[in-house]
Amino acid sequence: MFLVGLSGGIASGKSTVVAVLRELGCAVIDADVIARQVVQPHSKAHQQILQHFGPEILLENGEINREALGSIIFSQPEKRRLLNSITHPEILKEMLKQVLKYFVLGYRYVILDIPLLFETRGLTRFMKYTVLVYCDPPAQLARLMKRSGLGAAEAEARISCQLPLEEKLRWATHVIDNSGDWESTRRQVLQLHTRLEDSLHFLWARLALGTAAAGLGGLLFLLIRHFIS
Ligand SMILES: CC(C)(COP(=O)(O)OP(=O)(O)OC[C@H]1O[C@@H](n2cnc3c(N)ncnc32)[C@H](O)[C@@H]1O)[C@@H](O)C(=O)NCCC(=O)NCCS
Ligand SMILES: Nc1ncnc2c1ncn2[C@@H]1O[C@H](COP(=O)(O)OP(=O)(O)OP(=O)(O)O)[C@@H](O)[C@H]1O
Repeated sequence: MFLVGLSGGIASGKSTVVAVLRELGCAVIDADVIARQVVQPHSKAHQQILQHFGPEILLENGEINREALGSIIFSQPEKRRLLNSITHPEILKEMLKQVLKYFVLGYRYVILDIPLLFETRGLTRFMKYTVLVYCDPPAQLARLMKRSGLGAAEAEARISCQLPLEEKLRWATHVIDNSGDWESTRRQVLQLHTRLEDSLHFLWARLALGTAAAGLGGLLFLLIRHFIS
């Protein structure tokens, strides 16, 4: 089994790409979804957030007020680091559990959608491939403002909390350019899927070749021993 890391920038189109991959039957683990699960009331992360950010960070029903927490952490780097240090270990643990689940279910590869994959460089070494969902900066800004109802200044501030997409381009093994229309993105995702499936066949072919070579070597060894003795 191998892991594929999928990342991008805020509003660059990761969920859009993941929706197509899921449609094609791929196993995908979404770190943003897990980030929401691990801060549910009574969880360890929820208690720590309450302790460090105060009761004003909660909604009336006891859940985290994500909008309020977002306003704080996207404008204060030290608070962002604090939130990351609370949530990231919990997110990683849950991701690992889900990888094991997919392994047991027999999936040959799992796609991990991790927004901060390239910022957390240590993680990339566990990935056979890394896919960057790229989007040109003006389109990214416009889509973020529209999707999240933010003004230009606030949207730019959120984008600058992450490594620039241009830099992430240097690290990715595969790139999907989502600057254009949905159809163009869909075509690229289909190509990526074909490549992942092909690489699976390649792995099987290598395994079969390796087994055959070992068998032949053994036979040769027995023959030589037979003629020498
Ligand atoms: C700040 C929070 C409450 C905002 O919640 P909200 O529902 O508005 O946004 P959502 O979770 O859908 O995130 C949207 C995008 O914001 C960006 N983002 C989220 N957290 C961070 C962060 N700590 N640093 C930089 N970018 C981030 C990512 O691109 C993400 O895809 C939430 O994002 C959060 O708890 N973040 C900390 C956990 C984290 O790092 N999540 C990212 C996945 S590892
Ligand atoms: N090719 C496209 N053309 C037009 N709009 C798009 C395109 N791709 C995505 N969008 C829109 O841009 C917004 C961001 O896309 P999406 O949610 O897929 O990004 P994301 O990377 O998952 O975002 P985040 O990390 O912030 O959650 C959404 O409102 C989506 O509908």
